[in-house]
Amino acid sequence: MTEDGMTARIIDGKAYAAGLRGRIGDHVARLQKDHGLTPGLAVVLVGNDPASEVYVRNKGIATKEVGMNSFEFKLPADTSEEDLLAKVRELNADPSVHGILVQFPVPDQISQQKVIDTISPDKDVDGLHPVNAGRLASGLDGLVSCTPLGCLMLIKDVMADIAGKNAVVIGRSNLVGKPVAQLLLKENCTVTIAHSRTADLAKVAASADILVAAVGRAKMVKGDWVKPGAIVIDVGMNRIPAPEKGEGKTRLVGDVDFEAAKEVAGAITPVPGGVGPMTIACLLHNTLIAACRQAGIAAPEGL
Ligand SMILES: Nc1nc2c(c(=O)[nH]1)N[C@@H](CN(C=O)c1ccc(C(=O)N[C@@H](CCC(=O)O)C(=O)O)cc1)CN2
Ligand SMILES: [Mg+2]
Repeated sequence: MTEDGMTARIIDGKAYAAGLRGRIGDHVARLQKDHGLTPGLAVVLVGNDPASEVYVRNKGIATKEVGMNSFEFKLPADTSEEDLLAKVRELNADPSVHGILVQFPVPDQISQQKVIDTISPDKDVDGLHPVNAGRLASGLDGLVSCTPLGCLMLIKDVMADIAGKNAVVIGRSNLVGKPVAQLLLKENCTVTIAHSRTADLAKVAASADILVAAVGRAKMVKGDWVKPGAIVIDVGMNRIPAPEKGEGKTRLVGDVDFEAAKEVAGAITPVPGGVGPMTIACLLHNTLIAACRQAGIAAPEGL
């Protein structure tokens, strides 16, 4: 609850992402004017998963909107691992490509980890390569994965200085949980990483000034798991049946019971419209940073 006893501030990730894309667009225009450099992002989609097709299309549109070059590659669902890795190596060597992203999930015959390992760490705008994970853990400049970076930006928009706060991250994936925890540690939070084997998870969660839920289980975090006034960041994107919308229809919910938690939290992200839109904006952010570094130009800070 906010100080005046009202329900939580609803953190508008869609609006924040739009503002961030605007600032990125300004930097891209300046890069072109001052250095003749146009950042380029290559996105590779294997197969025709409908959700992935939408995300890839949206990435292409957003990339062009900020003035970057977008290179899209659609490979058939039966593409071999070696052929995909060969495509990645070709993009690693292409100087007009500053960022590379292979859309996940990839078909079963392809190892996601091998794909991640093959992308040049300097072009790894998803921030998933072990070198970038290591750089983050070591406090070195690297590329930070997009969803965690988006979470941190939203948290810092609510509270600029979070040093000394108790942060609890529920979930320990390489994609979200671990990098979010590292980012919060870098901001001098006291960080707990909780997970499915954590004893008395509800009590641990209720100790958090900042609670990040990234478990992938619909509405798992209940209202009484939230400390009054806490910042709650919901990374979950779970499709559940929605018979009220018609037979066979679904709706998207997070890992947090939003209706209950918003009565207790100080600020909370909705699903949809919270963390999700930040992912693509942060991808553009990372492509801009990667392009500057590859060209030996000072990368913008604190966008
Ligand atoms: N290589 C990657 N693959 C995937 C990633 C990723 O970051 N890198 N993330 C997801 C998919 N994704 C981007 O690729 C993505 C997912 C969701 C959203 C988003 O804006 N969600 C909306 C709701 C959308 C809906 O209604 O279905 C929201 O939360 O408001 C953006 C990007 C998996 N693959
Ligand atoms: Mg969201």
